[in-house]
Amino acid sequence: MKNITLIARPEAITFAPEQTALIVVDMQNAYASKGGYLDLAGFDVSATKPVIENIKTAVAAAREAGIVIVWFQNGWDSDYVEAGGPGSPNFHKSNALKTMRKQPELQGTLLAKGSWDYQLVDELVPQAGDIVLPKPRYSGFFNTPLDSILRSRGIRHLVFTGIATNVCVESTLRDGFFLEYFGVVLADATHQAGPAFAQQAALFNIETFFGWVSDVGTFCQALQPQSFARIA
Ligand SMILES: NC(=O)N/C=C\C(=O)O
Repeated sequence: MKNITLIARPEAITFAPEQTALIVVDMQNAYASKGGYLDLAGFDVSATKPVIENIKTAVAAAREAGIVIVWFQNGWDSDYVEAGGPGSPNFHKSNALKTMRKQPELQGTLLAKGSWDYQLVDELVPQAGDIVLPKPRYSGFFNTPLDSILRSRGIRHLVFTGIATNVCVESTLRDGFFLEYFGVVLADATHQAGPAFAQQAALFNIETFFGWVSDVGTFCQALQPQSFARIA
C-alpha cells in the first residue's frame, strides 16, 4: 500500500497504513457522558459530543484505509482488586476511587467492569477485526498486550483519539515514544480532563517533545486518495 503523508505539527509525518493503528482511548460513559465518572467527580464533559462524532469519522476513514483500530476501556473488577489498595498510588490519585470513597453509594459503579460507566458510549461500536483491550492504569502499554499485538503486526505508527488528552492519551503516547512508536494525536478527536489549559499543555508537550498533532479533517484528507485507490 502507498505511504500516507499527514500534515501535522511540528511537521508532516509519513506512514504506511499497514504499519499504523488508530488508538481510541477510553471512550466510555465514564469519560464522555453526563452522569459518568468524570461528570460526577466535577469535570466538565459538556463538550464531548463533537469529539465522539470526530472519532466516528476518523475510525471510518482509518478502517477504509486498512488501518487497524484499537479500542481501550479503562477500569477494574467491581471489587476494585485490580485498582490496587492503599499500597498503590492509584488508590490515592484515582479520582474515581476518591469519588466513591466520598460517596459510598457509588461503590461498585464507577469504572467497574460490567457497569454502564465502563461501557463504550453507544455511538462508538467496535467491529469484527478491531482490537478491544481493557487497561487497569492510565497508560495503555501498562499490564496489557498492546506492545506485543502491535509488534506482531509490524505496527510502528499510532494515531491517537479519545479522552482524556492530558491523562490516558498522553500517558499511552509517551510510553509508546519510549518503545519507539511514532505517536500522532488528532486534537479535535480528544478532550481533556480539567480546564482548557490542560488540553493546550498536553498538545504542546506532545508536539514539542513526544510526537505530532493533527486533526480529523486533515487525517481523512490524507487517507482519501488511498481509499479511492482501493475502491478503483
Ligand atoms: N482515560 C483517562 O484519561 N482517564 C483519566 C482519569 C482517570 O481515569 O481517573
